[in-house]
Amino acid sequence: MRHAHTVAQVRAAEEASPDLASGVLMQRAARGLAHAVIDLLGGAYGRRVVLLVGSGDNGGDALYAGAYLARRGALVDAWLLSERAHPGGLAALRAAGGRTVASAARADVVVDGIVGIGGRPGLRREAVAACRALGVRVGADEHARPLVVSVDLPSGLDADTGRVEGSHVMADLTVTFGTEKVAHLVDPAAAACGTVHLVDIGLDLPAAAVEALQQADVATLLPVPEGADHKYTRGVVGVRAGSATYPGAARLCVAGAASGLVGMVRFRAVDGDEDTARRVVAARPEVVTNAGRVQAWVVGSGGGDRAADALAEAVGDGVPVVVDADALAAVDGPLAVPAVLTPHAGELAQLLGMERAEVEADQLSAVRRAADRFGAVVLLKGRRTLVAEPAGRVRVNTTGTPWLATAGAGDVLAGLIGSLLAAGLDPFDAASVGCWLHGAAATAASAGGPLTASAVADALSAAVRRVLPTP
Ligand SMILES: NC(=O)C1=CN([C@@H]2O[C@H](COP(=O)(O)OP(=O)(O)OC[C@H]3O[C@@H](n4cnc5c(N)ncnc54)[C@H](OP(=O)(O)O)[C@@H]3O)[C@@H](O)[C@H]2O)[C@@H](O)CC1
Ligand SMILES: [K+]
Repeated sequence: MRHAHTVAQVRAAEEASPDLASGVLMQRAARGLAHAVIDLLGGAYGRRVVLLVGSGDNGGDALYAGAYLARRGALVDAWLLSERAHPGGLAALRAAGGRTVASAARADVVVDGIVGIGGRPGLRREAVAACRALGVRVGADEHARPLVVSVDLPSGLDADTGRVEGSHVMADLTVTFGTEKVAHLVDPAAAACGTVHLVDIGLDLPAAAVEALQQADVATLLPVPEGADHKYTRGVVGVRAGSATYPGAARLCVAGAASGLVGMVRFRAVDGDEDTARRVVAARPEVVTNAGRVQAWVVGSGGGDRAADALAEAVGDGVPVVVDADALAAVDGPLAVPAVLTPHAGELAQLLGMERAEVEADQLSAVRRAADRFGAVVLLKGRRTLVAEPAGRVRVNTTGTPWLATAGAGDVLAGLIGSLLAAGLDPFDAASVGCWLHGAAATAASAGGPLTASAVADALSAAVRRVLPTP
């Protein structure tokens, strides 16, 4: 599991550490930072390193790391952006042969120690000027020249929210300490961090504010059949998706549900269209279309306003429900059953009565607000899909590829989450495991190239297999 803590949690853990006062925490941080820079550059000797140094301990980390690199033969210049700079770090850099400069033009790597978790969002004028002089990106529209390594987090980001306010550094690599921060996992801030490398400095931390499942976590959570299981004990998922107008949505949602994680899939079109059902069975003969018990429903796209009736019928069965696409418009308050709502930013904006741009700018608070208001697990789709539950836990999904932004991918995801619910996972686990597997399947199927929703569905079983221990 990856964990992200808030600044207040990190500060409390630092205060409680016996190694804070002696400066040992900072030495661990600086050494980890220096090693990450050496790994990135493939060595230290002869490399040109420019440190951008602000007034706090973030700059101190950069200066101590610079001293370490200088001792290994790097040419290290520190550009001090404030009249104050960490005195111990500065002395160490000078003793190691590093210099202070008031301008710089060329670097193999720029180490961004302008500001860390003690900063306010945005960059000051002199920091922007220094970044521009070195070719460091401070927005999305410029081309970086040197590699940029940010200390703890790209300067100018807000550590705790995932929001972006004002200018900020765009990093290739972010080296953080003790634990990740919310900005490392949650978009749009996470998109500015590049690769995130965590250095353990020995902090004792409480439960995380935000977490991200890793393969080992998914392996533990996956429902695996045992000897005495039969198709009914493994769970039956019911799919209400597609219609005479949108038969494709039915096929894709069923394909997501029928990845082999449940014993059976029952299907009915949102509008009850028999022809859609015949086509689904023609494509997947294992799907049944007669009425019967299910352990979870998926009510999804197709059918427009008929989706409201389909949702009411599903809720009437008293089993957990995945509410996707057209069915989301029928949700105006908490449902009578455990539910997973799967909106994209536009749909979440409608659910909350906000603008889409507001949701995209502050994804974490929007998804938390929706989970609280609807008393349900809410999954906000995006590059970094967020899953929130009413009690406050949040997971971020880190699998997937930009090629996954394709029509029908959401239908596959809804079906997959429904199958995990029917197999017995609770809504929070079903939603977060579902989007992890969906992203992993997409990455494998894409192999760096174009992708269709059908290809994602076809790759699901193999994605599940890769997670399971080898028999
Ligand atoms: N404690 C420990 O043991 C460890 C700490 N660690 C490290 O310490 C870092 C936190 O250090 P910190 O608390 O000194 O805050 P930090 O982020 O360096 O700067 C705050 C100062 O910057 C200024 N400033 C504010 N906003 C600004 C802006 N937008 N743009 C520019 N400047 C701005 C403002 O000062 P001002 O200039 O306004 O007087 C403020 O006082 C943390 O991220 C990690 O790297 C690691 O070594 C692990 C062990
Ligand atoms: K920084």
